[in-house]
Amino acid sequence: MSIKRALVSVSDKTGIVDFCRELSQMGVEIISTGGTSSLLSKEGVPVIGISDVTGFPEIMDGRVKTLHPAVHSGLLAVRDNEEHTRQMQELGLGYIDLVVVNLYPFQETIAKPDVAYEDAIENIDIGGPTMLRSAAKNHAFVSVVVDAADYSQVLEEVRSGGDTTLETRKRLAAKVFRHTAAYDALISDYLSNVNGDPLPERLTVTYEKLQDLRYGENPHQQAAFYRKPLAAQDTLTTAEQLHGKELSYNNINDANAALQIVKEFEEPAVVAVKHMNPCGVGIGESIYEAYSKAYAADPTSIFGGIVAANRIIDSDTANKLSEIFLEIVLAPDFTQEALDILTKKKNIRLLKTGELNAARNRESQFVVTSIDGGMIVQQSDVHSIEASELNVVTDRAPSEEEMKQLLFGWKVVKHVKSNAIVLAANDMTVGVGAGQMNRVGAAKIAIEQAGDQAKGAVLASDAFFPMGDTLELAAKAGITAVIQPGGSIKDEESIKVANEYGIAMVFTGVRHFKH
Ligand SMILES: NC(=O)c1ncn([C@@H]2O[C@H](COP(=O)(O)O)[C@@H](O)[C@H]2O)c1NC=O
Repeated sequence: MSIKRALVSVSDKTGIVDFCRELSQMGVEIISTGGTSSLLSKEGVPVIGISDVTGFPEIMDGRVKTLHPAVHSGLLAVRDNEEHTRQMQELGLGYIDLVVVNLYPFQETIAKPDVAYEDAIENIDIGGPTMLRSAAKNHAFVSVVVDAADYSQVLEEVRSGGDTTLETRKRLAAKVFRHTAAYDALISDYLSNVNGDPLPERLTVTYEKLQDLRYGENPHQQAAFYRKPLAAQDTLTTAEQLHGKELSYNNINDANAALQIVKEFEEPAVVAVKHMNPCGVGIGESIYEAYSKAYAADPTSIFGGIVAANRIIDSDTANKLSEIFLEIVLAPDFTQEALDILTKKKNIRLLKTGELNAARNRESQFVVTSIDGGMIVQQSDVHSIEASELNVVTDRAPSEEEMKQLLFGWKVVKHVKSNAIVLAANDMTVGVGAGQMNRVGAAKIAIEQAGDQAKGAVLASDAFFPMGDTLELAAKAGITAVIQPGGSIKDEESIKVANEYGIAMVFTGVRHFKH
Protein backbone atom coordinates (compact mmCIF):
# COMPACT_ATOMS: atom_id res chain seq x y z
CA MET A 1 0.00 0.00 0.00
CA SER A 2 1.05 3.58 -0.48
CA ILE A 3 -0.21 6.97 0.62
CA LYS A 4 -2.10 8.51 -2.32
CA ARG A 5 -4.45 11.02 -0.69
CA ALA A 6 -3.98 13.16 2.43
CA LEU A 7 -6.45 15.38 4.23
CA VAL A 8 -4.81 18.37 5.88
CA SER A 9 -6.65 20.71 8.26
CA VAL A 10 -4.55 22.53 10.83
CA SER A 11 -5.00 25.49 13.15
CA ASP A 12 -1.30 25.69 13.99
CA LYS A 13 0.21 25.96 10.54
CA THR A 14 3.86 25.67 11.60
CA GLY A 15 5.81 23.58 9.08
CA ILE A 16 2.70 22.59 7.14
CA VAL A 17 3.68 24.19 3.82
CA ASP A 18 7.02 22.39 3.55
CA PHE A 19 5.47 19.12 4.71
CA CYS A 20 2.68 19.26 2.12
CA ARG A 21 4.97 20.46 -0.64
CA GLU A 22 7.18 17.39 -0.17
CA LEU A 23 4.16 15.07 -0.03
CA SER A 24 2.81 16.64 -3.17
CA GLN A 25 6.16 16.24 -4.93
CA MET A 26 6.00 12.55 -4.04
CA GLY A 27 2.66 12.33 -5.83
CA VAL A 28 0.34 12.58 -2.81
CA GLU A 29 -2.93 14.42 -3.50
CA ILE A 30 -3.69 17.00 -0.82
CA ILE A 31 -7.25 17.79 0.27
CA SER A 32 -7.66 20.71 2.62
CA THR A 33 -10.04 23.05 4.48
CA GLY A 34 -10.55 26.85 4.33
CA GLY A 35 -7.54 28.57 5.90
CA THR A 36 -5.13 25.68 5.41
CA SER A 37 -6.10 25.33 1.76
CA SER A 38 -5.68 29.10 1.13
CA LEU A 39 -2.19 29.03 2.66
CA LEU A 40 -1.10 26.00 0.64
CA SER A 41 -2.44 27.50 -2.62
CA LYS A 42 -0.74 30.80 -1.88
CA GLU A 43 2.55 28.96 -1.37
CA GLY A 44 2.10 27.10 -4.66
CA VAL A 45 1.25 23.67 -3.24
CA PRO A 46 -1.43 21.96 -5.36
CA VAL A 47 -4.52 21.44 -3.20
CA ILE A 48 -8.10 20.22 -3.60
CA GLY A 49 -10.73 22.06 -1.54
CA ILE A 50 -12.72 19.93 0.93
CA SER A 51 -15.98 21.03 -0.73
CA ASP A 52 -14.86 19.41 -3.98
CA VAL A 53 -14.63 16.11 -2.09
CA THR A 54 -17.82 16.41 -0.04
CA GLY A 55 -19.87 18.22 -2.67
CA PHE A 56 -21.01 20.37 0.22
CA PRO A 57 -19.96 23.91 1.18
CA GLU A 58 -18.04 24.70 4.40
CA ILE A 59 -20.84 26.22 6.47
CA MET A 60 -21.72 27.85 9.80
CA ASP A 61 -18.41 29.68 10.25
CA GLY A 62 -16.46 26.44 9.87
CA ARG A 63 -18.57 24.50 12.35
CA VAL A 64 -19.35 22.03 9.56
CA LYS A 65 -16.72 21.41 6.91
CA THR A 66 -15.20 17.94 7.17
CA LEU A 67 -18.10 16.27 9.01
CA HIS A 68 -19.24 14.34 5.97
CA PRO A 69 -19.51 10.65 4.94
CA ALA A 70 -17.20 11.30 1.99
CA VAL A 71 -14.48 12.11 4.51
CA HIS A 72 -15.25 9.52 7.17
CA SER A 73 -15.88 6.57 4.86
CA GLY A 74 -12.57 7.41 3.16
CA LEU A 75 -10.92 7.24 6.56
CA LEU A 76 -12.77 4.32 8.11
CA ALA A 77 -13.09 1.85 5.22
CA VAL A 78 -11.30 -1.40 5.92
CA ARG A 79 -9.24 -1.72 2.79
CA ASP A 80 -9.23 -5.51 2.60
CA ASN A 81 -12.94 -5.87 3.39
CA GLU A 82 -14.75 -6.67 0.17
CA GLU A 83 -18.05 -5.26 1.32
CA HIS A 84 -16.43 -1.95 2.31
CA THR A 85 -14.63 -1.80 -1.03
CA ARG A 86 -17.85 -2.50 -2.93
CA GLN A 87 -19.70 0.22 -1.00
CA MET A 88 -16.92 2.73 -1.65
CA GLN A 89 -17.06 2.01 -5.38
CA GLU A 90 -20.84 2.03 -5.55
CA LEU A 91 -21.02 5.43 -3.85
CA GLY A 92 -18.09 6.85 -5.79
CA LEU A 93 -16.02 7.50 -2.64
CA GLY A 94 -12.22 7.69 -2.39
CA TYR A 95 -9.84 6.51 0.32
CA ILE A 96 -7.96 9.00 2.49
CA ASP A 97 -4.64 7.48 3.56
CA LEU A 98 -3.19 10.24 5.70
CA VAL A 99 -4.80 12.76 8.05
CA VAL A 100 -2.90 15.78 9.29
CA VAL A 101 -4.91 17.71 11.84
CA ASN A 102 -4.24 19.89 14.81
CA LEU A 103 -7.09 21.35 16.76
CA TYR A 104 -8.64 24.73 17.53
CA PRO A 105 -6.48 26.30 20.27
CA PHE A 106 -8.84 25.69 23.18
CA GLN A 107 -6.06 25.75 25.81
CA GLU A 108 -4.55 28.99 24.51
CA THR A 109 -8.02 30.53 24.40
CA ILE A 110 -8.98 29.75 27.99
CA ALA A 111 -5.50 30.77 29.17
CA LYS A 112 -6.31 34.34 28.13
CA PRO A 113 -7.31 36.46 31.12
CA ASP A 114 -11.05 37.25 31.10
CA VAL A 115 -11.77 34.98 28.14
CA ALA A 116 -15.41 35.22 27.07
CA TYR A 117 -17.42 32.02 27.55
CA GLU A 118 -18.63 32.21 23.93
CA ASP A 119 -15.05 32.47 22.74
CA ALA A 120 -14.09 29.35 24.70
CA ILE A 121 -17.07 27.42 23.31
CA GLU A 122 -16.31 28.46 19.73
CA ASN A 123 -12.81 27.07 20.20
CA ILE A 124 -14.04 23.57 20.91
CA ASP A 125 -13.00 21.66 17.81
CA ILE A 126 -15.48 19.04 16.60
CA GLY A 127 -14.53 18.13 13.05
CA GLY A 128 -10.82 17.82 13.86
CA PRO A 129 -11.06 15.28 16.70
CA THR A 130 -13.62 13.33 14.67
CA MET A 131 -11.17 12.92 11.80
CA LEU A 132 -8.32 12.17 14.18
CA ARG A 133 -10.37 9.45 15.86
CA SER A 134 -11.55 7.89 12.59
CA ALA A 135 -8.02 7.76 11.23
CA ALA A 136 -6.52 6.54 14.50
CA LYS A 137 -9.09 3.75 14.78
CA ASN A 138 -8.25 2.66 11.24
CA HIS A 139 -4.47 2.83 11.82
CA ALA A 140 -4.11 -0.58 10.17
CA PHE A 141 -4.40 1.37 6.91
CA VAL A 142 -4.40 5.10 7.70
CA SER A 143 -1.64 7.34 9.06
CA VAL A 144 -2.59 10.17 11.38
CA VAL A 145 -0.46 13.11 12.45
CA VAL A 146 -1.49 15.49 15.23
CA ASP A 147 1.94 16.87 16.09
CA ALA A 148 4.26 18.77 13.75
CA ALA A 149 7.17 17.00 15.44
CA ASP A 150 6.13 13.85 13.53
CA TYR A 151 6.18 15.40 10.03
CA SER A 152 9.79 14.50 9.35
CA GLN A 153 9.43 10.83 10.27
CA VAL A 154 6.32 10.46 8.10
CA LEU A 155 8.09 12.11 5.15
CA GLU A 156 11.09 9.86 5.56
CA GLU A 157 9.01 6.69 5.60
CA VAL A 158 6.86 7.74 2.63
CA ARG A 159 9.98 8.68 0.73
CA SER A 160 11.58 5.30 1.32
CA GLY A 161 8.59 2.93 1.15
CA GLY A 162 5.59 4.88 -0.15
CA ASP A 163 3.84 4.48 3.22
CA THR A 164 4.47 4.61 6.95
CA THR A 165 5.18 1.37 8.77
CA LEU A 166 2.44 -0.29 10.82
CA GLU A 167 4.58 0.30 13.91
CA THR A 168 4.63 4.04 13.22
CA ARG A 169 0.89 4.12 12.52
CA LYS A 170 0.21 2.38 15.84
CA ARG A 171 2.41 4.86 17.68
CA LEU A 172 0.74 7.82 15.96
CA ALA A 173 -2.73 6.41 16.72
CA ALA A 174 -1.98 6.05 20.43
CA LYS A 175 -0.62 9.59 20.45
CA VAL A 176 -3.84 10.83 18.86
CA PHE A 177 -6.05 9.23 21.50
CA ARG A 178 -3.88 10.73 24.24
CA HIS A 179 -4.20 14.06 22.49
CA THR A 180 -7.98 14.00 22.04
CA ALA A 181 -8.46 12.66 25.57
CA ALA A 182 -6.38 15.53 26.98
CA TYR A 183 -8.23 18.02 24.76
CA ASP A 184 -11.62 16.80 26.00
CA ALA A 185 -10.35 16.70 29.59
CA LEU A 186 -9.48 20.37 29.40
CA ILE A 187 -12.89 21.21 28.01
CA SER A 188 -14.69 19.21 30.69
CA ASP A 189 -12.50 20.77 33.38
CA TYR A 190 -13.24 24.26 32.09
CA LEU A 191 -16.98 23.63 31.93
CA SER A 192 -17.07 21.96 35.36
CA ASN A 193 -15.37 24.99 36.86
CA VAL A 194 -17.65 27.42 35.05
CA ASN A 195 -20.59 25.43 36.42
CA GLY A 196 -19.15 25.62 39.94
CA ASP A 197 -18.63 21.86 40.05
CA PRO A 198 -14.87 21.36 40.45
CA LEU A 199 -15.26 17.87 41.97
CA PRO A 200 -17.64 16.17 39.52
CA GLU A 201 -18.63 12.49 39.35
CA ARG A 202 -15.68 11.80 37.06
CA LEU A 203 -12.31 13.57 37.21
CA THR A 204 -10.56 13.83 33.85
CA VAL A 205 -7.40 15.77 34.61
CA THR A 206 -4.42 15.30 32.31
CA TYR A 207 -0.80 16.31 32.57
CA GLU A 208 1.97 16.83 30.03
CA LYS A 209 5.42 15.39 30.53
CA LEU A 210 8.15 17.91 31.20
CA GLN A 211 10.94 15.41 31.55
CA ASP A 212 11.86 11.90 32.53
CA LEU A 213 13.69 11.78 35.82
CA ARG A 214 16.73 9.65 36.44
CA TYR A 215 14.82 7.86 39.20
CA GLY A 216 12.21 8.46 41.89
CA GLU A 217 12.57 8.85 45.62
CA ASN A 218 15.08 5.99 45.50
CA PRO A 219 17.27 4.77 42.64
CA HIS A 220 15.18 1.65 42.01
CA GLN A 221 12.00 3.70 41.36
CA GLN A 222 11.10 4.95 37.86
CA ALA A 223 9.88 8.56 37.71
CA ALA A 224 8.91 11.49 35.49
CA PHE A 225 7.90 15.14 35.96
CA TYR A 226 4.53 16.32 34.59
CA ARG A 227 2.83 19.70 34.38
CA LYS A 228 -0.83 20.71 34.38
CA PRO A 229 -1.89 22.22 31.05
CA LEU A 230 -2.60 25.62 32.61
CA ALA A 231 0.04 25.77 35.35
CA ALA A 232 0.58 29.26 36.77
CA GLN A 233 3.75 31.08 35.80
CA ASP A 234 5.36 31.14 39.24
CA THR A 235 5.46 27.42 39.92
CA LEU A 236 8.29 24.96 39.80
CA THR A 237 6.82 23.53 36.59
CA THR A 238 7.48 26.82 34.82
CA ALA A 239 10.81 27.72 36.46
CA GLU A 240 13.88 28.11 34.30
CA GLN A 241 17.00 26.22 35.33
CA LEU A 242 19.99 28.52 34.89
CA HIS A 243 22.73 26.25 36.15
CA GLY A 244 23.54 22.80 37.46
CA LYS A 245 22.67 19.17 37.00
CA GLU A 246 19.22 17.91 36.11
CA LEU A 247 16.65 18.13 38.90
CA SER A 248 15.95 14.90 40.75
CA TYR A 249 12.58 13.68 42.03
CA ASN A 250 13.47 14.64 45.62
CA ASN A 251 14.78 18.03 44.45
CA ILE A 252 11.44 18.77 42.82
CA ASN A 253 9.45 17.76 45.87
CA ASP A 254 11.63 19.80 48.23
CA ALA A 255 11.85 22.82 45.93
CA ASN A 256 8.08 22.83 45.61
CA ALA A 257 7.73 22.77 49.40
CA ALA A 258 10.21 25.65 49.74
CA LEU A 259 8.37 27.67 47.13
CA GLN A 260 5.02 27.19 48.85
CA ILE A 261 6.42 28.49 52.13
CA VAL A 262 8.31 31.48 50.74
CA LYS A 263 5.15 32.59 48.93
CA GLU A 264 3.53 33.09 52.35
CA PHE A 265 5.55 36.27 52.74
CA GLU A 266 5.21 39.69 51.15
CA GLU A 267 8.43 40.99 52.80
CA PRO A 268 11.88 39.67 51.81
CA ALA A 269 11.95 36.04 52.96
CA VAL A 270 14.16 32.99 52.62
CA VAL A 271 13.22 29.39 53.35
CA ALA A 272 15.59 26.46 53.64
CA VAL A 273 14.03 23.03 53.24
CA LYS A 274 15.22 19.53 54.02
CA HIS A 275 13.07 16.47 53.36
CA MET A 276 9.97 18.58 52.69
CA ASN A 277 10.15 20.46 56.01
CA PRO A 278 11.51 23.96 56.58
CA CYS A 279 14.70 23.80 58.62
CA GLY A 280 15.22 27.56 58.57
CA VAL A 281 12.99 30.49 57.68
CA GLY A 282 13.98 34.14 57.96
CA ILE A 283 12.50 37.48 57.00
CA GLY A 284 14.26 40.84 56.91
CA GLU A 285 14.68 44.24 55.34
CA SER A 286 16.75 42.70 52.56
CA ILE A 287 17.12 39.26 51.02
CA TYR A 288 20.62 39.13 52.50
CA GLU A 289 19.25 39.65 55.99
CA ALA A 290 16.48 37.12 55.37
CA TYR A 291 19.00 34.51 54.21
CA SER A 292 21.35 35.25 57.12
CA LYS A 293 18.46 34.47 59.47
CA ALA A 294 17.31 31.37 57.60
CA TYR A 295 20.89 30.12 57.78
CA ALA A 296 21.38 31.00 61.46
CA ALA A 297 18.09 29.25 62.28
CA ASP A 298 19.78 25.87 61.82
CA PRO A 299 23.29 25.99 60.32
CA THR A 300 23.56 22.21 60.56
CA SER A 301 20.42 21.13 58.71
CA ILE A 302 20.65 23.66 55.89
CA PHE A 303 23.74 21.86 54.55
CA GLY A 304 22.75 20.16 51.29
CA GLY A 305 19.36 21.85 51.47
CA ILE A 306 17.05 23.67 49.11
CA VAL A 307 16.85 27.44 49.51
CA ALA A 308 13.98 29.54 48.15
CA ALA A 309 13.98 33.35 48.17
CA ASN A 310 11.20 35.74 47.19
CA ARG A 311 13.51 38.51 45.97
CA ILE A 312 16.30 38.73 43.39
CA ILE A 313 19.56 37.21 44.67
CA ASP A 314 22.28 39.89 44.78
CA SER A 315 26.04 39.44 45.00
CA ASP A 316 26.25 39.72 48.81
CA THR A 317 23.64 37.03 49.24
CA ALA A 318 25.30 34.91 46.55
CA ASN A 319 28.62 35.13 48.38
CA LYS A 320 27.01 33.96 51.59
CA LEU A 321 25.06 31.23 49.82
CA SER A 322 28.24 29.93 48.24
CA GLU A 323 29.88 29.37 51.64
CA ILE A 324 28.06 26.06 52.06
CA PHE A 325 26.90 23.21 49.85
CA LEU A 326 23.31 23.72 48.72
CA GLU A 327 21.42 21.49 46.28
CA ILE A 328 19.22 24.26 44.85
CA VAL A 329 18.69 28.00 45.09
CA LEU A 330 15.33 29.17 43.75
CA ALA A 331 14.57 32.84 43.32
CA PRO A 332 12.56 35.19 41.11
CA ASP A 333 15.90 36.05 39.46
CA PHE A 334 19.65 36.52 40.06
CA THR A 335 21.81 39.56 39.32
CA GLN A 336 24.62 38.91 36.84
CA GLU A 337 27.20 39.26 39.66
CA ALA A 338 25.29 36.74 41.76
CA LEU A 339 25.21 34.32 38.83
CA ASP A 340 28.95 34.76 38.28
CA ILE A 341 29.57 33.85 41.92
CA LEU A 342 27.15 30.93 42.16
CA THR A 343 27.88 29.30 38.80
CA LYS A 344 31.46 28.75 39.96
CA LYS A 345 29.96 25.97 42.06
CA LYS A 346 29.47 22.96 39.83
CA ASN A 347 27.00 21.13 42.00
CA ILE A 348 24.49 23.83 42.80
CA ARG A 349 21.27 24.07 40.77
CA LEU A 350 19.92 27.59 40.16
CA LEU A 351 16.26 28.04 39.32
CA LYS A 352 14.67 31.28 38.18
CA THR A 353 10.97 31.36 38.97
CA GLY A 354 10.08 34.84 37.74
CA GLU A 355 8.12 37.12 40.03
CA LEU A 356 6.39 35.18 42.81
CA ASN A 357 2.75 35.91 43.27
CA ALA A 358 2.10 35.81 47.01
CA ALA A 359 -1.57 36.66 46.45
CA ARG A 360 -2.06 33.63 44.19
CA ASN A 361 -0.87 31.48 47.06
CA ARG A 362 -4.06 32.40 48.82
CA GLU A 363 -6.26 31.27 45.93
CA SER A 364 -7.58 27.81 46.51
CA GLN A 365 -6.77 25.04 44.09
CA PHE A 366 -7.20 21.29 44.30
CA VAL A 367 -4.43 19.01 45.43
CA VAL A 368 -4.33 15.30 44.91
CA THR A 369 -2.86 12.52 47.01
CA SER A 370 -2.78 9.10 45.43
CA ILE A 371 -3.67 6.10 47.53
CA ASP A 372 -3.59 2.45 46.59
CA GLY A 373 -6.46 2.04 44.14
CA GLY A 374 -7.40 5.70 43.84
CA MET A 375 -6.79 9.17 45.06
CA ILE A 376 -8.16 11.76 47.43
CA VAL A 377 -8.64 15.35 46.42
CA GLN A 378 -8.93 18.42 48.58
CA GLN A 379 -8.67 22.18 48.35
CA SER A 380 -5.19 23.43 49.09
CA ASP A 381 -4.71 24.94 52.55
CA VAL A 382 -4.70 28.64 51.70
CA HIS A 383 -6.01 29.96 54.98
CA SER A 384 -4.20 32.97 56.38
CA ILE A 385 -4.95 34.96 59.47
CA GLU A 386 -4.65 38.54 60.74
CA ALA A 387 -3.88 39.65 64.29
CA SER A 388 -7.40 41.03 64.66
CA GLU A 389 -8.90 37.56 64.08
CA LEU A 390 -7.00 35.96 66.97
CA ASN A 391 -8.67 35.18 70.26
CA VAL A 392 -6.56 36.00 73.32
CA VAL A 393 -7.40 33.34 75.93
CA THR A 394 -4.89 34.16 78.67
CA ASP A 395 -4.73 36.91 81.31
CA ARG A 396 -1.88 38.50 79.40
CA ALA A 397 -2.22 39.52 75.74
CA PRO A 398 0.82 39.22 73.46
CA SER A 399 3.02 42.32 73.13
CA GLU A 400 3.37 43.86 69.67
CA GLU A 401 6.66 42.05 69.11
CA GLU A 402 5.29 38.74 70.36
CA MET A 403 2.29 39.14 68.05
CA LYS A 404 4.62 39.67 65.08
CA GLN A 405 6.57 36.53 65.92
CA LEU A 406 3.38 34.53 66.52
CA LEU A 407 2.02 35.39 63.08
CA PHE A 408 5.40 34.55 61.54
CA GLY A 409 5.50 31.19 63.34
CA TRP A 410 1.91 30.47 62.30
CA LYS A 411 2.78 30.98 58.62
CA VAL A 412 5.65 28.54 58.95
CA VAL A 413 3.98 25.84 61.06
CA LYS A 414 1.26 25.52 58.42
CA HIS A 415 3.91 24.01 56.12
CA VAL A 416 5.56 21.68 58.61
CA LYS A 417 4.54 18.02 58.65
CA SER A 418 2.19 17.20 61.53
CA ASN A 419 2.51 17.00 64.44
CA ALA A 420 4.32 20.30 64.08
CA ILE A 421 5.75 22.80 66.52
CA VAL A 422 7.70 25.89 65.46
CA LEU A 423 9.61 28.22 67.75
CA ALA A 424 10.29 31.72 66.45
CA ALA A 425 12.21 34.76 67.64
CA ASN A 426 13.64 37.84 65.91
CA ASP A 427 11.93 37.10 62.58
CA MET A 428 13.36 33.62 62.23
CA THR A 429 12.62 30.08 63.22
CA VAL A 430 14.77 28.89 66.12
CA GLY A 431 13.33 25.40 66.47
CA VAL A 432 11.24 23.11 64.28
CA GLY A 433 9.67 19.88 65.50
CA ALA A 434 8.20 18.03 62.51
CA GLY A 435 6.27 14.87 61.76
CA GLN A 436 6.03 13.48 65.27
CA MET A 437 3.41 11.00 66.42
CA ASN A 438 2.67 13.07 69.52
CA ARG A 439 2.62 16.82 70.01
CA VAL A 440 4.77 16.92 73.10
CA GLY A 441 7.43 14.98 71.16
CA ALA A 442 7.44 17.65 68.44
CA ALA A 443 7.75 20.36 71.10
CA LYS A 444 10.68 18.57 72.76
CA ILE A 445 12.55 18.45 69.45
CA ALA A 446 11.88 22.13 68.68
CA ILE A 447 12.93 23.23 72.18
CA GLU A 448 16.06 21.11 72.17
CA GLN A 449 17.05 22.51 68.78
CA ALA A 450 16.46 26.09 69.94
CA GLY A 451 18.67 25.64 73.03
CA ASP A 452 19.19 29.00 74.72
CA GLN A 453 17.18 30.70 71.98
CA ALA A 454 13.97 29.12 73.33
CA LYS A 455 14.09 31.68 76.13
CA GLY A 456 11.91 34.58 75.03
CA ALA A 457 10.79 32.81 71.84
CA VAL A 458 7.17 32.18 70.79
CA LEU A 459 5.65 28.81 69.94
CA ALA A 460 3.26 27.89 67.12
CA SER A 461 1.40 24.59 67.06
CA ASP A 462 -0.42 23.32 63.95
CA ALA A 463 -3.21 21.74 66.03
CA PHE A 464 -4.56 22.07 69.56
CA PHE A 465 -2.88 20.66 72.66
CA PRO A 466 -4.71 17.54 73.82
CA MET A 467 -3.48 18.24 77.36
CA GLY A 468 -1.41 20.71 79.36
CA ASP A 469 1.95 18.87 79.05
CA THR A 470 3.23 20.77 75.96
CA LEU A 471 2.52 24.11 77.60
CA GLU A 472 4.31 22.98 80.75
CA LEU A 473 7.35 22.05 78.69
CA ALA A 474 7.24 25.33 76.74
CA ALA A 475 6.93 27.38 79.91
CA LYS A 476 9.93 25.68 81.50
CA ALA A 477 11.97 26.41 78.36
CA GLY A 478 11.18 30.13 78.64
CA ILE A 479 8.61 30.46 75.84
CA THR A 480 6.63 33.68 76.35
CA ALA A 481 3.76 33.38 73.86
CA VAL A 482 1.83 30.65 72.06
CA ILE A 483 -0.39 30.45 68.99
CA GLN A 484 -2.56 27.39 68.40
CA PRO A 485 -6.02 26.57 67.04
CA GLY A 486 -7.71 25.82 70.39
CA GLY A 487 -10.73 23.54 70.56
CA SER A 488 -9.44 20.74 72.81
CA ILE A 489 -11.69 19.56 75.64
CA LYS A 490 -8.64 20.19 77.82
CA ASP A 491 -8.01 23.76 76.59
CA GLU A 492 -8.58 24.98 80.16
CA GLU A 493 -5.64 22.87 81.34
CA SER A 494 -3.31 24.61 78.87
CA ILE A 495 -4.75 28.06 79.62
CA LYS A 496 -4.18 27.47 83.36
CA VAL A 497 -0.53 26.53 82.81
CA ALA A 498 -0.05 29.54 80.52
CA ASN A 499 -1.51 31.91 83.13
CA GLU A 500 0.65 30.39 85.86
CA TYR A 501 3.78 31.19 83.86
CA GLY A 502 2.61 34.54 82.47
CA ILE A 503 2.50 33.18 78.90
CA ALA A 504 0.29 35.00 76.40
CA MET A 505 -1.74 32.54 74.34
CA VAL A 506 -3.95 33.13 71.29
CA PHE A 507 -6.36 30.78 69.53
CA THR A 508 -6.73 30.89 65.75
CA GLY A 509 -9.82 28.67 65.51
CA VAL A 510 -8.18 27.09 62.46
CA ARG A 511 -6.04 23.96 62.22
CA HIS A 512 -3.17 23.43 59.79
CA PHE A 513 -2.63 19.68 59.62
CA LYS A 514 -0.20 18.62 56.91
CA HIS A 515 0.61 14.96 56.49
N1 LIG B 1 -16.17 21.50 11.65
C1 LIG B 1 -15.40 20.77 10.91
O1 LIG B 1 -15.90 20.04 10.11
C2 LIG B 1 -13.93 20.89 11.03
N2 LIG B 1 -13.09 20.17 10.30
C3 LIG B 1 -11.82 20.54 10.66
N3 LIG B 1 -11.89 21.49 11.60
C4 LIG B 1 -10.75 22.20 12.20
O2 LIG B 1 -10.46 23.35 11.45
C5 LIG B 1 -9.10 23.75 11.66
C6 LIG B 1 -8.49 24.19 10.35
O3 LIG B 1 -9.26 25.18 9.75
P1 LIG B 1 -8.72 26.01 8.52
O4 LIG B 1 -8.13 25.02 7.57
O5 LIG B 1 -9.93 26.69 8.01
O6 LIG B 1 -7.70 27.02 9.05
C7 LIG B 1 -8.41 22.55 12.26
O7 LIG B 1 -8.05 22.89 13.58
C8 LIG B 1 -9.46 21.44 12.22
O8 LIG B 1 -9.35 20.60 13.33
C9 LIG B 1 -13.18 21.74 11.85
N4 LIG B 1 -13.62 22.68 12.75
C10 LIG B 1 -14.26 22.48 13.90
O9 LIG B 1 -14.92 21.65 14.33
